[in-house]
Amino acid sequence: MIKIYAPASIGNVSVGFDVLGAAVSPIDGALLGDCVSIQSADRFSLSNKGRFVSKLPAEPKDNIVYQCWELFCQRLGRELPVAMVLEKNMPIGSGLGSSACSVVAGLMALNEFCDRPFNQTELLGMMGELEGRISGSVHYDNVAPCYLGGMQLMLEENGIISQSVPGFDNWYWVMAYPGIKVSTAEARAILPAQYLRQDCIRHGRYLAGFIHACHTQQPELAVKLMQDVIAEPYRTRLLPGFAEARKASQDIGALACGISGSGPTLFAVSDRLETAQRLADWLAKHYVQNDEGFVHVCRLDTAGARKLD
Ligand SMILES: Nc1ncnc2c1ncn2[C@@H]1O[C@H](COP(=O)(O)OP(=O)(O)OP(=O)(O)O)[C@@H](O)[C@H]1O
Ligand SMILES: N[C@@H](CCO)C(=O)O
Repeated sequence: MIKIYAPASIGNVSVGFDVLGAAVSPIDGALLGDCVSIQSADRFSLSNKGRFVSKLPAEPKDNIVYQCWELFCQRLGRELPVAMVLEKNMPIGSGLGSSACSVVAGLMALNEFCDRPFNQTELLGMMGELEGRISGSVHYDNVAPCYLGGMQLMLEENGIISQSVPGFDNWYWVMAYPGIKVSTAEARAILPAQYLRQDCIRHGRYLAGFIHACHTQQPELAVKLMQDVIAEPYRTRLLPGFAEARKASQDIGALACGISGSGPTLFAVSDRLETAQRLADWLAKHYVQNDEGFVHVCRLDTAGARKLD
């Protein structure tokens, strides 16, 4: 049997709408992500378990892991008789790249099971296609970091989908999921169709500057540039308590704070464990709304999706 774990990810990282993403893992060793196991069988089956199993679509064929199997078989040119099990540990509509976790774990499990008939780029292309079915348009900023690890910049040119960007090794990423759902498709639909020229210029400066700051390892510059003029100003109204939590995070000493993906998860960055812990405590008390919510102090997950023993 092969079992694949695929980690949570932060789409956009504030500054790179649809083109920048980061994989994260809790520092306490908890597995914040989905797992898919696969073994040979007489015929195809998919079963589901895990904390958020009840939130999966009622129709089995609507489960994105079923669609992973279907697409993989289509591309392979034959039907694979395998038994797959999805461990749905990630809340759906959380901003933590929940569907990406399932897609990445599902496709990687299939590819490993078949001794890797598809290379990394081909597999990532399939991951983007499936993610696009869910949110309405192809964007790789969750699947790429989830699959490849670290911080990933989408290039989509010259046969390259994504390349990694160096992060800051001493940064903690505090992830606070309030326990409510925000649909990615809806959070995309409320964005303007057109932007002012001044916002386009600021967006270009922030993203280019942030990538430059990462490559030249200038953390103070990087945090100043982690600003979102594309989505956050419009999405804040979908996120109860976000503005207050952002302000409190800044007061506590966060270097940066933003919406993870399309929300409602909030991320806050600190280079000190003690501050990260204080941020986590405040967010657990004030941003989390119910028993399904949680807060984790994380680091960048540089390994990405991987086999578990
Ligand atoms: N295995 C799966 N995991 C997650 N969502 C799934 C899965 N299979 C099907 N879906 C459907 O995909 C949609 C996912 O919604 P959405 O993109 O808003 O969530 P998400 O992937 O958690 O978002 P985000 O990327 O912000 O974390 C839901 O309609 C859900 O029912
Ligand atoms: N870039 C996507 C990420 C969704 O998780 C968005 O913000 O809509």
